Amino acid sequence: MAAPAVLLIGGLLHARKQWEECASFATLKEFKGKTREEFLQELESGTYDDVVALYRSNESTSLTGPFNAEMVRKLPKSLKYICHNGAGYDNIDITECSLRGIDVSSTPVAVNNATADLTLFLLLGALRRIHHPYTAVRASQWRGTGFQLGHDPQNKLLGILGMGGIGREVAVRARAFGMKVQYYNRRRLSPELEQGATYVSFEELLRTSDVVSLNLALTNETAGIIGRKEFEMMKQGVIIVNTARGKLIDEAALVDALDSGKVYSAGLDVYEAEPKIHEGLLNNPNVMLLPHIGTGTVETQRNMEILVLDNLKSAVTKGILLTQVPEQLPKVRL
Ligand SMILES: O=CC(=O)O
Repeated sequence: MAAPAVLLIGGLLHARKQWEECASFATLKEFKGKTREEFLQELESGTYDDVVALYRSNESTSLTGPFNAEMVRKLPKSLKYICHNGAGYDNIDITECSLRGIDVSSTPVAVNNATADLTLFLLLGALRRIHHPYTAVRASQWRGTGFQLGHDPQNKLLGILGMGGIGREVAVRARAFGMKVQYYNRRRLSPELEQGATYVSFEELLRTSDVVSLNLALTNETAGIIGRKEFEMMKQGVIIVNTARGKLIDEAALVDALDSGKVYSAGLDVYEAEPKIHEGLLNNPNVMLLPHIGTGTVETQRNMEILVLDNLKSAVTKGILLTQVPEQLPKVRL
């Protein structure tokens, strides 16, 4: 019997050797095109009709577009596994995959440290309103005009929205900076995982936190979770940090809240319509902006690629994904 085929979509920066080693159990195929049209043509031509598992990533969405319902319906009948590189997988229609009998894995855990590090970087930068002096010194203006003192993290109350792996690592780091930590999550965590963080309602978190950090997944339920109503409930001078997904926040509402002074400053790595950024954020010196680089370290990118390939190998050789997305785990399987 011919070996099953596996498909790589988008490049590999660190684990090319491990990908090539997959030839010991599967025929290797690669999509080398640059557009959704080219990918759809390959699907239609039957090139991938023997593919049982594929590797894709958040980055490769720029080549194929999202794996929305339309795309998932066109995937080969042979396909049983999508091994996705990314902690977030909002560009894959999981419901449609489940209906088609396709299991999907993502890369939790591997992303936690780098994303939490960057969250603290933005949190500290926002507390100091660092953008102004940071850009002034580069423009040979030393501190620039109107330099203002920032704020310390010590004794500030950090509210973490979404206490998964990343949220918990943010808590560890925030505590090291003397912050008190409270969180809201769909479910309360066990005391071992809480590590002293206080579980509060969504509303209490909004009303009482000095800093609100978004560390939750983007789903139909969480899209726009922070909008005008939520900003109104927050403390005057609150700080917002988002390293999760831009669509969790109504960006126009954030701009207005910054302009009115309700929000003192924000540290953002993600945006509603990436790579486009709202003018009101781009032009606001109280906002620290980064271009979605939360997992952008050599070590983390390598670990993510290897985890995807470990999933792919386990799926093809044992029929088991190692880090299947929670929506598809037995309790909630559609
Ligand atoms: O945004 C990064 C990821 O989802 O891994």
